[in-house]
Amino acid sequence: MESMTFVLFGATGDLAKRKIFPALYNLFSDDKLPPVYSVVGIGRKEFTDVEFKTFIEQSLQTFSRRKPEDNSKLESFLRTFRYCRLDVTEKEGYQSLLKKIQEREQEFGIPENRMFYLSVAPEFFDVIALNIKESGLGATKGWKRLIIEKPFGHDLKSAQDLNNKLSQAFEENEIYRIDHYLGKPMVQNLEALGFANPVLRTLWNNQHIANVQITASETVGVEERASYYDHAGAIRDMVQNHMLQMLMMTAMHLPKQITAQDIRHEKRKVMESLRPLQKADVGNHVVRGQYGPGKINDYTVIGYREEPGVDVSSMTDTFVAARLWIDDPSWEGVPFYIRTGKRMREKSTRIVIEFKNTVKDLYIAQNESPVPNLLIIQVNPHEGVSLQLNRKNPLKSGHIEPVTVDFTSNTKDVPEAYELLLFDAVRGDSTFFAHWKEVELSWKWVQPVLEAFEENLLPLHQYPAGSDGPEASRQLLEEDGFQWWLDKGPVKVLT
Ligand SMILES: NC(=O)C1=CN([C@@H]2O[C@H](COP(=O)(O)OP(=O)(O)OC[C@H]3O[C@@H](n4cnc5c(N)ncnc54)[C@H](OP(=O)(O)O)[C@@H]3O)[C@@H](O)[C@H]2O)C=CC1
Ligand SMILES: O=C1O[C@H](COP(=O)(O)O)[C@@H](O)[C@H](O)[C@H]1O
Repeated sequence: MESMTFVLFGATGDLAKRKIFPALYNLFSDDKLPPVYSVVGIGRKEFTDVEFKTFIEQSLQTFSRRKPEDNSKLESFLRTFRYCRLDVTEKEGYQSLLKKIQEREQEFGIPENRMFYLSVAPEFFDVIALNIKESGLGATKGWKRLIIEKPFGHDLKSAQDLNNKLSQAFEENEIYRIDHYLGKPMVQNLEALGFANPVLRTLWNNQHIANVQITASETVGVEERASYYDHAGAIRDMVQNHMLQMLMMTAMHLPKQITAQDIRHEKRKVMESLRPLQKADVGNHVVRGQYGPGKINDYTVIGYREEPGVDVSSMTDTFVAARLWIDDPSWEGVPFYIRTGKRMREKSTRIVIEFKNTVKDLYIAQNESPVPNLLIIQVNPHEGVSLQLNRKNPLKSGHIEPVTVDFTSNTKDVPEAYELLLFDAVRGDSTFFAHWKEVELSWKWVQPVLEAFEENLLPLHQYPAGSDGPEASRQLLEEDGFQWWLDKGPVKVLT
C-alpha cells in the first residue's frame, strides 16, 4: 500500500465521529493502513491539534468496535493527525491547506498521493471539488481520489449536474461514491455466494426462482433528521441507492473475472435491463406509506407528522414497496420485490430468494403441502445465510414442515462497512463503490416514481408504527400469488 495523505472535510461532524475515525483506527489496529500516512481534518470549529485529537479519542471510546486501551498505540495512531480550520466556500483558505499538506509530505517523505473525503453536506460537494482543482491541491505527482458521501443528487437532473461538476476536477476512476450498503459484509458476500458456488449459480435464474424479495425495515423513525428526510423520503433515502444496489448485486450475471470493472459492467447491465415505469403506471407497481402512531417493543411512539421538524400535513413517504422486472432472458417472469420503511416491526435487512414450488401437490393424498424452498440472506443487524427446506417431523407423525438450515458462522468482531470501504479506497479498489452509470440509471428508474409521488397519483397509506407496513404492500405480492416471507418471525431452525 502506498503512503498517502488523507484529507477529511467535515472532520468535526457526526459521520466522522461515528464512522470514519473508528474505521481508521480499526484499520490501523489491523495493520491495514499504509506504513506512512498523514491525516488532515477540516472544519470550521476552533480546534487546536490537541483538541482535535481529544475529539477523535472520544469518538473511538464511544463508537469504535475496538476501544483504544493501549495508550502508546493510541498515541502512535493519533500522531499523524492535524487539524486545519477552513471554510470550504472560501477559496483563499485552500492555499494554507495545501501548504500544510506539503509540509507533512516532505517531513514524512510521502509522495503526493492524496485522498479527499467529503463528509460534509451535499451542497458543498461541487464547491470543494472545484476548489481542490483551482488551488492546486489536486495537481499531484502521485494519485488523487475523491470519496463522496450520499446523497448524490436529489433527482436525475441534479445528480447529472453534480456529476458534470465533479468531472471537471476528477476522472470517473478517481471518484469513490460511498453507498454504505455495498460495504456491508453480507452484501459483499453476495458475490461469493452467487459466483463461487456452482450449486447456487445453477439455480440462479427463472427456471428455478419464483421471486426475489429485498427488505430493509427499520424500527427507528426520522430521528433528528427531519430537515433532510422530509424532502427526501424513503424513495431517495433508501430506494434510489441502497435498495437498487442490493438488487444489482443479487441479479447480476457471472462476470468474466472478479474485477471492479467486470462487476460494475454486470451491475450496469442489470440497471439497463430494468423495465422503466411510466408515471401513470407507478400506482400499479409501487406502494407508498407513512407511519402513524403505534407501539414498538412495548414503547408507544408518535406518528411521522407529529415528529419535530416535520410538516403536519407532510406527504413524505417513510415506506416504499415496489415490484420490478428485469427484461433479461434469465429473469423473465421473475418479479423482484423491494420494501423499505421506518418505524416497522423489526430492524432487518434481508434478501429472500423464493424457489419455484414444483412439489406443492405431491403429498396431496396425505393432505400435506410442502412450502417453497427459500434462500435467506440476512444482511443486517446480523449476517447469515440459511436455507428453508421441508422435512418430515418424526415427533409429529411424519407431518411435513419447514425447517431452516443455518450456515451462519459465529464470526465475532466483523469489520464495519466503513472499514471495508475505506480499506478498498486506500488500495484503489473501486468494486464496492457506486459507478456514475449505476447512479444515473438508478435515478432514471426512480424519476417517474418521484414525479408520481409529487403529483399524488397514488395513495399515501398510513401504517401503524411497529407493523410490517401498509396492507397494500401485502396485496402487491398477493396479486402475483406470493407473500412476504418472514414477516411472522423466522421459521424453525434445524440444529
Ligand atoms: N451522519 C451520518 O450517519 C451519515 C451522514 N451521511 C452524509 O455525510 C455527510 C456529513 O454528514 P454529518 O457528519 O452527519 O453532518 P454534520 O452536520 O454532523 O457535519 C458537517 C461537517 O461539515 C463541516 N462544515 C459545515 N459547513 C462547513 C463549511 N462552510 N466549511 C467547512 N466545514 C464545514 C462541519 O464543520 P463545523 O461544524 O466545524 O463547521 C462538520 O464537520 C453528509 O453528506 C451526510 O448526508 C451519510 C450517511 C450517514
Ligand atoms: O443511508 C441510510 O441508512 C440508514 C440505515 O442503514 P443501516 O446500516 O442501519 O441499515 C437509514 O436509517 C438512513 O435513513 C439512511 O440515510
